[in-house]
Amino acid sequence: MAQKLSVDEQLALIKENLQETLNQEIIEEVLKKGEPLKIYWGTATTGRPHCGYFVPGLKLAQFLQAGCHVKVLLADVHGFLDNLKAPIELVKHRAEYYRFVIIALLKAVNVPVDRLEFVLGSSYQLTPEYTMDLFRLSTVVTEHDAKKAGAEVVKQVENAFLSGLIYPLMQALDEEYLKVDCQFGGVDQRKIFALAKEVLPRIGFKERAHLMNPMVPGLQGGKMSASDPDSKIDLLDTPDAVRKKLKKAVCAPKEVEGNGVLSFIEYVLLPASTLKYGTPKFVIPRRDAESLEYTGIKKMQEDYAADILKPQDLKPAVTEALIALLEPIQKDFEGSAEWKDIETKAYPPPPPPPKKEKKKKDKGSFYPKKVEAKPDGHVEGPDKDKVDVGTDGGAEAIKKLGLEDK
Ligand SMILES: N[C@@H](Cc1ccc(O)cc1)C(=O)O
Repeated sequence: MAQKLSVDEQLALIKENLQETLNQEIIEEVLKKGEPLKIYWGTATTGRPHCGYFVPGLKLAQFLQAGCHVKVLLADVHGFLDNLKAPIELVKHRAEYYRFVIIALLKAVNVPVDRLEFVLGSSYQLTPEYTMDLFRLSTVVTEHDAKKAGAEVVKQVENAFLSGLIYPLMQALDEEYLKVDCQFGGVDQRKIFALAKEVLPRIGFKERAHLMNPMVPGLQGGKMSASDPDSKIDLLDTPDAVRKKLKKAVCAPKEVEGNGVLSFIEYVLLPASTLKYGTPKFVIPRRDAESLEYTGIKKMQEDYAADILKPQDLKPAVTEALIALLEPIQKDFEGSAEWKDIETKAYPPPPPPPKKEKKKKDKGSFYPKKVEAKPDGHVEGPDKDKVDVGTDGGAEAIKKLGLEDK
């Protein structure tokens, strides 16, 4: 950092674009002491990280800029608990893949990644101490509360598995084990954050602050889902694939609310521009008029609502900005044999579908195939009354039965 920021400046950076903060006084206390705020963000390592990851990524960048000490928890055990039946080895490979992706993604927006600390969940969550603390926590949290806490995060199935109840308890305990002042996540984590705040003191640990970013609509409209390849843009998607997917993006004229394309500018492209050039700036070339230049989302939303800024100009501008954002990530991937190797281990291609045995066509023969005539011509089996006459039209059988015309 070139010059030390004031407490207010730090707080403003930390809270920019966030929806909600719990226990802000904890944050202020630390900052006032002139200490770096210790903060972590956890991600369960399951599906491939997609462009939606730029949103928390940009927040991590701002935390670093505000002088925070930032940890990223690659929550492989949580991935295991929530991905019923995925083997832990696979989930660990995915954690390794996530590490490559997150580093490349942050580098792409000029974040000093050497100041980030990555922690693998299984590196401490399987120790006897952690296990005993988890057991202790399980004696002070009811099934009802654990279930409620995970409702928006843990896969909801009828007849819930115990893993879904353990998950929020572990996420609460992580705050203690990662020795942080604050946990950051999407507002979908709110119920787990509230549980952590309430139950950690019950086993003698202190409560933390919580920072939440809003759920940003996906670029293609609707919720981004890591398991549906068409619902999100993969960080390794080629420019052509990005163009194709963005063409399909929902971007209704004049509609600002829930517009994923505008949200991407607000939560990713503008903060990224601030990080890179010191000021937020986004230029939109237009087909039939002069380019529009914006330095903030407000004016952009107003122009969009007034149909001054139109989808047919907005979409291509965002598409090209996104392709440019992805380029350095993809270059890093191309240049790293290690990353490529871990990608195949983390997301092995699905086995080819079993070959269907070609059914032999039944030519509709009158005579059943499996029934054979005995030497005397009589037939045993399900179809006793039929005689296999072979291919000679029955001559052989007739002969055997002594029925030939004399
Ligand atoms: N619940 C987070 C992952 C997570 C796991 C453990 C934590 O300690 C923190 C976060 C998610 O939905 O991805």
